[in-house]
Amino acid sequence: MSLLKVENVVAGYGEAMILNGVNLELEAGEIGVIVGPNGAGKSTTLKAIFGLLRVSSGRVMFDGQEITNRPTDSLSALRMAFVPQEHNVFKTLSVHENLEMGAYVRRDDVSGLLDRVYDIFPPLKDKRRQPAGELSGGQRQMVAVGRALMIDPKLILLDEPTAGLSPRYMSEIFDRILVVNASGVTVAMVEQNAKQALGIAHKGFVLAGGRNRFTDTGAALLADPDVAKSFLGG
Ligand SMILES: Nc1ncnc2c1ncn2[C@@H]1O[C@H](COP(=O)(O)OP(=O)(O)OP(=O)(O)O)[C@@H](O)[C@H]1O
Repeated sequence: MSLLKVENVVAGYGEAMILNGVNLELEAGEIGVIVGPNGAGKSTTLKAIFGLLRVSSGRVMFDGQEITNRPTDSLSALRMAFVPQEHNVFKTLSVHENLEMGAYVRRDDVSGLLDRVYDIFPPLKDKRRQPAGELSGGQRQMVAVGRALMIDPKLILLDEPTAGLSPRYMSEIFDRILVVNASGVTVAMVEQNAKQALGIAHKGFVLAGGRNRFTDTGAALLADPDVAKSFLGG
């Protein structure tokens, strides 16, 4: 049984439909990457899954139940986490306080989860007393992902985690995402850095015009000349 299944989702802002029948499917333990041109509906797809946008038809299944148009806080309780592209840390709070805030839906002891986050992102341990706003862009992204891990998610949705980062930090974030995945978290990620992202993807979804254009393994999409020509810069 798949962990996440998006079936023919149609959704948009007001009257304007942006998604015109999007399909995604991920098994537990996989990394799925959504790529495509600007305005294809990649971020909108994550928002539709996470209840931030009304789905007008189609459905979203997660971990054996239908979650279409469920409120976001109920999805956290089902262990789905979302890291938006921007404004994803509290800049004036320390790294440690940011991580503690991430656990707001949990009432039990979160020290094990904190240890796991510091193991995955060692630079955060050194900087845990520092305000998140003073960190580099790459380290701020680590805080944002770390904060999402504090609900112990089965699935984490990442919206362009490497946006605006230097190549060095980009590679580091992709490496860390592999470690997050290896710790048992399924990942669904939108990326502009399509080649690198498909390079770590079990499954890739190329969207254009709010529809799936190509769906395959990351490796197969990278090797497909039609995908390369139209969507990966040749
Ligand atoms: N809050 C909003 N209100 C109205 N339209 C929006 C809103 N957010 C996005 N859109 C529109 O929805 C379309 C798809 O946006 P989306 O952010 O999903 O694209 P994307 O594939 O993630 O591309 P990008 O890389 O440019 O973010 C765009 O035409 C965008 O202008």
